[in-house]
Amino acid sequence: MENYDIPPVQVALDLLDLPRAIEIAKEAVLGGVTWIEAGTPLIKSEGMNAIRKLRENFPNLTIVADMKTMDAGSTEVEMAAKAGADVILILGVGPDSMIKEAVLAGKKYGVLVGTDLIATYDPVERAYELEKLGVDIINIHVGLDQQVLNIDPVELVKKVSERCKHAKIAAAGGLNSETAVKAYEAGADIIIVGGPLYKSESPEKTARDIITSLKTGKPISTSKFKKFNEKELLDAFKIVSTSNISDAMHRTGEMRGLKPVVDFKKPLKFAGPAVTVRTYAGDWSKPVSAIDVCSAGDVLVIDNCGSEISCWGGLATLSCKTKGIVAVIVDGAVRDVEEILKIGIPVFSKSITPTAGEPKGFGEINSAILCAGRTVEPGDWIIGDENGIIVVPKKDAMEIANRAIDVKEREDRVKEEINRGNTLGKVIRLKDWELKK
Ligand SMILES: O=C([C@H](O)CO)[C@H](O)[C@H](O)COP(=O)(O)O
Repeated sequence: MENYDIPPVQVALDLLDLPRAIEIAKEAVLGGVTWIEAGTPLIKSEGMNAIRKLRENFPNLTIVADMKTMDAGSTEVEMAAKAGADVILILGVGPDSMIKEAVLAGKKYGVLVGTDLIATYDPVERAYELEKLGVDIINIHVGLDQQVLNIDPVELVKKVSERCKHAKIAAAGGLNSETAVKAYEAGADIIIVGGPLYKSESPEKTARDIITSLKTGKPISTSKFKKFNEKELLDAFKIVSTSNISDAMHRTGEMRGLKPVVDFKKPLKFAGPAVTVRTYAGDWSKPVSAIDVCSAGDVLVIDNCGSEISCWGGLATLSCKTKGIVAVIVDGAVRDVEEILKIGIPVFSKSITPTAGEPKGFGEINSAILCAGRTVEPGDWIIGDENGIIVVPKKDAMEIANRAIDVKEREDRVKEEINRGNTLGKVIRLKDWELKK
């Protein structure tokens, strides 16, 4: 293994397909990465062959096997060591008897054993215990399913590096050219980067940026590979399409059966928290009153029981412009299409009719409603574009936004590979990953 004046950067290849992983690793190596990790998904997909092939392709670099071992410590360390790994990562949350066996096997086969602190109850104390059990590396790891909740590892890196004096400290989870240097300053000896490298259109450039940031001590700002917090939801939802969000929500969330009253010559994209209205066939009183309850940036969502009598029209849409409302969704009918198109606020409805109802005043504003097949609570996020409309529950909005961005970033890399002369079926090895039952 090499000597460094900055911590080694380890590319975590969390992909399913070995040829793609090797290609991405080669590009990352051109940018200065020196540790190559067979990520757990790659190991589960390709087995120990992933490690053998990485060793073959990168004979002089450090090969890491992220085994996430929980049991059979000695056997799993032996397997990975014999396949060519220099460093084997196991789970720190596992039993001490497993850790001891893994450490002994590591010494026997001349490899380093690292423990991942993911899901440990008291990570700082467990790190100290693991160090006493003889592990070589402690990995402070915020996993992929934790990062979407906007957790980052830096604070914990600091605490663990103060507590542990012998083991090397690795940091993983959401590190990029902006944050890697913070992890280094907090005490990390090894910087692990997955997504920002394997999702990059240019892993070489991304790796170079990360390494430059470590060398200069200055973060390099990036618009990609970031996680968004509760206050940044609008920015986050504007980056992604409703298709990305649908994938992130496992195909739930879509409103069904609505037709847009929009000018398709202009790009269509809106996102905002819902103000909800429930009323009855053609009764337009509560929908119109709700306009005054809205703040700028809101989306007005109206449950008119799928009525074919209009509860919405041009004057109401114009009032939305005054208030800064970004879209109106009606489970019912609307009218004055020409005016709506001229005003330019997207309106979606089940049907269009010239016939309006009466302002009777039945219903409620800002209660839970059912609209186009989806329950909508006040404050839920409504996102719309040319593909349709998605409802994201308020309580899950940050997680879904971050997951949708991950979907988009993965697609960006696939797009890059197609643009290099490939096809989708080949890039994602479609035949292998069809459902087999
Ligand atoms: O170890 C990882 C995860 O458990 C999947 O195997 C990741 O490599 C690690 O979280 C780093 O990922 P990024 O946040 O994408 O850099």
